[in-house]
Formats: sequence, structure tokens, C-alpha cells
Amino acid sequence: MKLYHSLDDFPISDRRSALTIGNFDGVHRGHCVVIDELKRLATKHDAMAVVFTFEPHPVRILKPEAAPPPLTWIDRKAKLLAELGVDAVIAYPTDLSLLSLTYQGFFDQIIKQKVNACAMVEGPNFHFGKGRAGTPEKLAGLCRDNDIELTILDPSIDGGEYISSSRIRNLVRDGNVDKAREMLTRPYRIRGMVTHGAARGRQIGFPTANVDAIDTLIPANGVYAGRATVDRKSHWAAIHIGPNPTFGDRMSKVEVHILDFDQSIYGMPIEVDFISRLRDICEFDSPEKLKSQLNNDIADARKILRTH
Ligand SMILES: Cc1cc2nc3c(=O)[nH]c(=O)nc-3n(C[C@H](O)[C@H](O)[C@H](O)COP(=O)(O)O)c2cc1C
Ligand SMILES: Nc1ncnc2c1ncn2[C@@H]1O[C@H](COP(=O)(O)OP(=O)(O)OP(=O)(O)O)[C@@H](O)[C@H]1O
Repeated sequence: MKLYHSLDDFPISDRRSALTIGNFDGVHRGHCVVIDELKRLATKHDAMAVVFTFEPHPVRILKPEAAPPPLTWIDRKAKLLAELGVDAVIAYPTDLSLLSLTYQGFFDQIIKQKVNACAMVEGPNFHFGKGRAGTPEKLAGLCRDNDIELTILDPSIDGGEYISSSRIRNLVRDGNVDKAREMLTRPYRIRGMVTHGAARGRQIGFPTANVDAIDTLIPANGVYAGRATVDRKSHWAAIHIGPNPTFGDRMSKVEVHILDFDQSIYGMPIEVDFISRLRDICEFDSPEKLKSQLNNDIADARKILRTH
């Protein structure tokens, strides 16, 4: 799989493209159905399976104050799409000139000229071009006139509701990482850098890696079972998000206690997968009571992680 950060680098060759366009934030089960159809079309036309995505999300340019933090960073999005069998991801550096193209302009300049599409697939809620004026019906007309095969899929539903990145963002925001995991192709993941905390963790027998510089959505305050990847190795972990009320510390932090691990990882990049929510953050009467709860949390985390 190849990731292109500019359309100028994308090779226009004899091999045409089966194309899908969208944000693909998080890469969820609805996206999987889109990619399955993309691969079918690519095989049928002997074409490359190409995803055109926007980096950053158009809302970040058009209405930054309303833009939610994303679920994924671009390299992870591309990796998840590669796991589904995509040949190329174009991460278009979103700018106002792209966003001001009419849907006809976008079709002519991008879909036809730059990507050389012979087939396309989109979901039923797909909109493109200035003011989101391009609908699936309008795309169907343009594709018909230009001999491009188009599939518009039925919606992928879970529990009677449409699966979407926005819905998964709400789940993560509410701390429901279990349900988010079911809708995503992989558990919800954040990344950051390990920084120094107040060094209390080690004193109470539970050292934690404090994670900073997180560039995606942070789950709701709470305690979670998950996995931490450091230096390309994955470890079981118990994760705390929120303040430390037991110590009168109101500052919200993301802290990761890596199980059965005793190495210095300050300053190193870390990635954290959220498997299951264990409980809310509580104020304990004493550090001893917090310690006893932490032992229970770790036992619970081990039980869950054994089966995931
Ligand atoms: C799995 C886990 C759960 C935690 N739960 C709580 C909690 O409910 N209440 C609380 O005050 N602190 C909780 N803590 C945070 C500890 O208070 C914190 O790790 C300790 O203060 C160390 O902070 P430091 O890294 O800044 O030194 C939890 C930590 C972990 C790893
Ligand atoms: N549940 C779904 N069923 C069918 N198609 C979908 C589904 N979700 C997304 N798609 C399609 O996948 C492509 C990429 O979707 P995109 O990531 O932009 O939207 P989304 O997941 O609905 O996110 P958002 O909530 O941010 O609008 C589009 O063609 C879209 O219509």
C-alpha cells in the first residue's frame, strides 16, 4: 500500500483506479463494506483500489471551532485501510481551493483528470463539492456520462442506527470504548509521548507513564483495560484518565500502568489501545484504599485482556 500526500505524486498510468472518497476517520465497519466493494470493482476493472481522503478533515478548515478531534491520525488510517486491502491512499492536503470546487469541478479535475477513475463506490450519505451539493444521484449522472461504473451502497447499520465516525466519536467521548471497539476494525487507539508525572505512582507501587501530546480524541474520564505499545512491543495495561482526587490533584491526566513492566520509558512515543471500561474515577479515603482498588482493577484488566 502506498500513501500519497499530494495528487502530483499520484501516478497516472495505464492502470486506472477504482475510487472511493471520504474521511474514513477511525476506519469502521461501515467503511469495511465500502472497501470490500472497492476491491471487487478494482479486480473487475484490473484497476488499483484507491481511497481519496482529506487531511485534515474539511470541517477543520471550514469551521475550526466546530471541528471535533479526530479518531485517527493519517498514518494509522492508511495502515488500517491497507489491512483491509487498499492499494493506495491519497491524503489530500485540504485547502480552501479544493473545498471551493463545485461538485462538477471536483469530478472533472480530481476524479477524472488526476485519479483517472474507471469505477467508484460510495455510501448513501455521500456528499461532495462546494456546499456538499454533490449527492449520490448527481454523482450517478456524472458517472453515467463518463462511463465510470458506480456503486451506491445500502447503509451499514448497528442496533438500528447508521454506523458513522461521528457516532463512534460520541461513544469514545462517553467512555464507551467497548461499543466503539465493536464498530471499529481495531480497538480505539491514541498516541502520545511519555512525560514525568508527580512520581506518586511508583511510591504507591503502581508506576504510571503519563501520556502527553495526544492529537486525537481522549476517552471520557475513567479507568480502562487496554494495551500499550512502546518500542514496537505490546503490553497489557490499566489506564487512568482524569484527575487524582485521592491526592487533591484536579489536573486531568492520561496515565498508563503497564503490567509486569519496569523500564524507564520517559520521552518515548507510546500508543494505547482501549479494550474495555472498568469504572469511574473515585476519591479514596487513603492511598491504601486506592492501592487495594488498583489491585482489583489489574485483576479485572487481566481477566478481560486474556479474552481479547
Ligand atoms: C488503573 C489506575 C486507576 C486509578 N484510579 C484512580 C482513582 O480512582 N482515583 C484517584 O485519585 N487516582 C487514581 N489513579 C491515579 C493515581 O492516583 C496516580 O497514578 C498516582 O497519583 C500517580 O500519579 P503520578 O503519575 O502523577 O505520580 C489510578 C491510576 C491507575 C493506574
Ligand atoms: N454505515 C455506512 N454504511 C454505508 N456506507 C458508509 C457508512 N459509513 C460511511 N459510509 C461511506 O463511506 C465513505 C466514507 O465515509 P465518511 O468517513 O466520510 O463518513 P462517515 O463514516 O459517515 O463519517 P461522519 O460521521 O464524519 O460523516 C462514504 O462514501 C460514506 O457514505
